[in-house]
Amino acid sequence: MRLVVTGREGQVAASLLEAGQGKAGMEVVAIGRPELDLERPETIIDAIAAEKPDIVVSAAAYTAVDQAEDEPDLAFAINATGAGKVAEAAARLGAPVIHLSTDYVFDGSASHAYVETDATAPLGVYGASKLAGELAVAAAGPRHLILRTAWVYSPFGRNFVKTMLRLAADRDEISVVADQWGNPTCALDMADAILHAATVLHGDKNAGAFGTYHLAGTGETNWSGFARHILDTSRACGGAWAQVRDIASKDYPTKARRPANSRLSSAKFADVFGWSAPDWRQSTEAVVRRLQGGQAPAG
Ligand SMILES: NC(=O)C1=CN([C@@H]2O[C@H](COP(=O)(O)OP(=O)(O)OC[C@H]3O[C@@H](n4cnc5c(N)ncnc54)[C@H](OP(=O)(O)O)[C@@H]3O)[C@@H](O)[C@H]2O)C=CC1
Ligand SMILES: Cc1cn([C@H]2C[C@H](O)[C@@H](COP(=O)(O)OP(=O)(O)O[C@H]3O[C@@H](C)C(=O)[C@@H](O)[C@H]3O)O2)c(=O)[nH]c1=O
Ligand SMILES: [Mg+2]
Repeated sequence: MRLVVTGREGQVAASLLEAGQGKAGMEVVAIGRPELDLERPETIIDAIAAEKPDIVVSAAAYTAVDQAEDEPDLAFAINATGAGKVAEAAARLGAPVIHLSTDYVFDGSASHAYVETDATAPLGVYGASKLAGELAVAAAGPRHLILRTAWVYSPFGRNFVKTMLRLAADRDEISVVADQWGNPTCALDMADAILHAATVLHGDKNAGAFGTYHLAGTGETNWSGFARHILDTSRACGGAWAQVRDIASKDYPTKARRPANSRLSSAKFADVFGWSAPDWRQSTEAVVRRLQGGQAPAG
């Protein structure tokens, strides 16, 4: 099966390229700028058709949450119009599309872990543009899987794990918000889930499985708890460490508001696809160790 993923160096694309290498019968190809430029919709159909996908994974996106507040037109062009065109390209080629979306489509006011039928109400431009992207993907054809994930980290690209390790290298203390709750998700686990889902969907063996799903790391924490686990693991491997100080969101002003609770229930995906993510702590430890050159934690 030939899987074509958008975005070459993105966390999920890079993870899919790596995961695909070890899988017999699975070929993963990544496409990106300049051939495929989501800002230039006229590039999209040809760039995807040229790669002859059996399945398309739509992972490229505008992901700068604060910057999006200043560039709403660009965020919508990429995350809504561009995503819709990617799905249209897949539909024209008769290939299903697996499109990635975000927990930031929710406002965080619920007291439970969000399920797929909960009402969306994004707090910022990024979340609104991703929600518009979901609608555009769904409008392009029925053979889509929309996977809402959250708090993605990996050895690749930019992410919170790398930021904490970098800050710890030259600070004794890092202040981190403790009043936003969610599910840290390893992009390598997402890649595993996506390859699994692609196999389940291939050849329309399970056409009833198309639709929208939440898919995130197992277990929940807040950003401060996530930071503490990253740095404690780092210290155990002989790497940098800093004290993490709990603060409130109001003491960490940002352009975009973030949801206080964007925990996702991944139960529907587990039921339908028979796959669930490892505990976030376990995957975090693996990524921190890998970023530090693979040392085992000091005993
Ligand atoms: N990161 C996170 O915490 C979360 C991400 N998601 C969603 O998951 C998906 C994957 O995220 P992640 O891998 O972290 O993303 P990254 O930010 O790591 O990568 C985004 C990718 O999109 C590409 N891209 C950006 N603009 C364009 C464009 N105009 N044309 C073509 N490619 C473009 C980038 O290309 P280049 O390398 O050239 O810059 C990059 O490869 C996204 O849809 C995101 O919204 C959902 C929840 C959490
Ligand atoms: C660097 C830093 C961040 N923070 C806060 C800011 C924010 O509330 C939280 C996380 O910071 P980030 O900038 O990594 O978060 P953010 O960019 O909001 O991450 C989001 O990205 C998009 C793409 C998604 O789809 C979401 O699921 C989510 O992962 O931690 C601190 O409190 N202290 C710090 O030193
Ligand atoms: Mg960020």
